[in-house]
Amino acid sequence: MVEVYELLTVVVSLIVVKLFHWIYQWRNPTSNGKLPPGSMGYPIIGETFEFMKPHDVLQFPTFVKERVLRYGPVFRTSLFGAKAIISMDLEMNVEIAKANHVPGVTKSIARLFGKNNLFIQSKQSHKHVRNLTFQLLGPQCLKLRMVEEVDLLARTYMEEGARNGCLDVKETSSKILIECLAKKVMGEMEPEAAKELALCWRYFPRDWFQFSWNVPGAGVYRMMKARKRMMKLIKEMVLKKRASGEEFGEFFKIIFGEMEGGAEKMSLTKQHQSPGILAATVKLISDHPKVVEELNKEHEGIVRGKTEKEAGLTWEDYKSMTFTHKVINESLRITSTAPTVLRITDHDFQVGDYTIPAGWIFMGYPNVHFSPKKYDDPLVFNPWRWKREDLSSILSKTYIPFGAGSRLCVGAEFAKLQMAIFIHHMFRYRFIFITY
Ligand code: HEM
Repeated sequence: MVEVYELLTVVVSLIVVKLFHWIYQWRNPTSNGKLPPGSMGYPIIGETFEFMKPHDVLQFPTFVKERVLRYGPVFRTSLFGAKAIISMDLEMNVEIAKANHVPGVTKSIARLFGKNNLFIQSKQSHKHVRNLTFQLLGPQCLKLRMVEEVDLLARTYMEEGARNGCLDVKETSSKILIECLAKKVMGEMEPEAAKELALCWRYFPRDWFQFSWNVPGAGVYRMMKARKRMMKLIKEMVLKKRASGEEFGEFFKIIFGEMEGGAEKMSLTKQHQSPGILAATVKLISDHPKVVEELNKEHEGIVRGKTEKEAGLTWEDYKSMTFTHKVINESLRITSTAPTVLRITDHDFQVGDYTIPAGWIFMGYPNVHFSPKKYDDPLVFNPWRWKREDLSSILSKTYIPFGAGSRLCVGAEFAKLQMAIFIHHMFRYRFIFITY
């Protein structure tokens, strides 16, 4: 009996020692060089709950601001079970963006977009799929086809909203995005199927970081269900179209055929930022009467310039929206309060004094957007600060809302086009903005 008791004591002591050792290692991670300062928080959950505390969308999270004051512009932490480096340092962000290839998504997000997703896979296939995607979203295609399609969708939804007396900006933007892209791939769709696809889209992540727990009630569980439903819908549409000999969209072959992998590999709709940014832009506009006045002038001018009152927008109209482009640039600058460079470092990476170990998530915030040295009164929404020559750029030394390097957003031009056309149609009506 005494022996059993002694054995039990030894086993429990060993477990306790192992546990303490593990906690010690968790709190004091090592690297082949010097790690940035910071705290890893509690085991597994790290500092996730502090990170997730609500904050003003037009400001960096309080969590980040507090730690920058405590540790400086680069610090380490642990979020959603992953070890992470947070950086407010533009040079470091750009260096990592250029040198590191693997996108910084937690397991849940990687799983959500499918393990075969070509945006997450090898460097070679990623490059290939990026080139193909540019055929769909690059300026040439926007000019030839997308202006007309986005214009028609925005016009239709805006008219519907006007008839109902209200319009949900985020939802409408999601619908336009998904319908437009899905149509390019699938060809004409039944309105019900299009509606259902847009509904599934609502469950997709607003943030890149989530816990990977796929249990009922968790966000990931709802996303996985929506993804399954979406894939089922797409597969059903493919089968139906094949059976009836109906035309697919012009990009069906590119997305499905070339990759010989079927629906699992479709990944164009990885990004989910534009609806939120469009809603924030509408709010910023409506809070600034002088901006409203200037936009009114610009869009009235475009409508007045048309010989036929209901004629659609053209690429030339879009390009002529100088002030609208300034508003969009300024809105993207001021709403960039989430990381825009997200990577998992694929090798130990030396930047300045620090070594970022392989496998850590790197989150680069665009602090430069709020630097008084680069922008006068950076917290003020001032579209007039943009010069005509800045307007077509989606990346510069002081402007990185769409990221940088090998993962620079492929939908940037499309997102800007969608925002401009939405704003144009909004100004055909009188409106008030209500937040709820
Ligand atoms: C205002 C709206 C948008 C913003 C602010 C935005 C921003 C970003 C950012 C910050 C990245 C990551 C870049 C990096 O880590 O260096 C990204 C990547 C990406 N975005 Fe966007 N995005 C927007 C709209 C869109 C749209 C509408 C689409 C698709 C139609 C899209 C498709 C993508 C894709 C596929 C990637 C991954 C590119 C790759 O891994 O090579 N984005 N976006």
